[in-house]
Amino acid sequence: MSITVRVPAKVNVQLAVGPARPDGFHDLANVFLAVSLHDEVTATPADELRITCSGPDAGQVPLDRTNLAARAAELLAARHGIEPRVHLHIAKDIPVAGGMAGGSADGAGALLACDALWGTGASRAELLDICAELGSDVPFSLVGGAALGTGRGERLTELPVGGTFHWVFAVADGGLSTPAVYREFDRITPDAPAPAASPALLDALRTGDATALAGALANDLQPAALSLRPSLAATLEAGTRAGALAGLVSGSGPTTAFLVKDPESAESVAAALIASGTCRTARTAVSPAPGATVLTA
Ligand SMILES: C[C@](O)(CO)[C@H](O)COP(=O)(O)OP(=O)(O)OC[C@H]1O[C@@H](n2ccc(N)nc2=O)[C@H](O)[C@@H]1O
Ligand SMILES: Nc1ncnc2c1ncn2[C@@H]1O[C@H](COP(=O)(O)OP(=O)(O)OP(=O)(O)O)[C@@H](O)[C@H]1O
Repeated sequence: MSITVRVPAKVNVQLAVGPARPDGFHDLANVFLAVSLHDEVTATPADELRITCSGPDAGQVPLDRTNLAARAAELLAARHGIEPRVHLHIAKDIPVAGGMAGGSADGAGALLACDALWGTGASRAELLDICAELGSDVPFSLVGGAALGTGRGERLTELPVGGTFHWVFAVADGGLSTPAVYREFDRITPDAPAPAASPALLDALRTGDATALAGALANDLQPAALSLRPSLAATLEAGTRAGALAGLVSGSGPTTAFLVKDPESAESVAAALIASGTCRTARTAVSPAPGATVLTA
């Protein structure tokens, strides 16, 4: 028997970042939105923990115990006093090291798949607790939809979304290291104020108003990502010139996200981005998308 779980990528429609804390993390007001690019994690009984991965970027994914899917299986097994005897296959469609929480998605997916396969019956609270141990973005991969993340982003309050938003994601060549982007933020932002969610942005989400959301998109990590990867400015310009309502760096980058008004605009902006030569490829998606979901039982 196998269990397959489908997990969405995310875009941060607001990422407000405070100063570095004593533990090295940053307090955030992190408004997550799940988007319809997905990884699928399939758990199958095996003699020992094994990870495989397929998809165009599979070569960049670690297959050892550092993979967040492996860590999720180990943490769940340890809590329940069992051995993590499972083969986890990741069908990867989320850009790797792209600021779209691909590794986090696989962690949340593996956790849900192993819980179903092993019948561990972990409560939602226990699953969220393990997710937070795996990484700051992982709880949101489990929950999906839209949510405000506070603390280091792991403490979630679900948010209402009043419509469908259309996106284009420009995938860059190569990744950016999340810790390096936060370090660059610290270097160029010596007096970061305490982070707070924007009421205008939360209103735009609640009413499903794409134009209002476009005006409120904000990512405090964008100057740091641009400083480390100046070529992203040309991608942002190409997307907005092609008719996007607005563009921003997704999380720690280097993927750039463009909010567009409808599916037709998504297709034309994606084509223009590819033609501009300022990105490796462009993908269209909608939001919100559901969180980690078991597909087969
Ligand atoms: C940029 C975002 O993707 C926005 O959602 C997240 O803040 C990053 O979340 P993540 O990849 O799950 O990050 P973690 O695995 O928890 O932490 C990786 C590293 O990112 C930095 N980090 C992460 C989250 C946070 N609130 N402050 C940080 O400074 C730290 O250097 C940390 O060592
Ligand atoms: N299952 C996984 N899939 C992809 N990368 C993984 C995975 N597990 C661990 N990693 C490691 O994590 C690094 C970051 O990959 P990931 O795709 O999660 O980045 P990201 O989307 O920028 O993350 P975030 O948006 O949460 O900061 C990779 O370079 C890789 O070494």
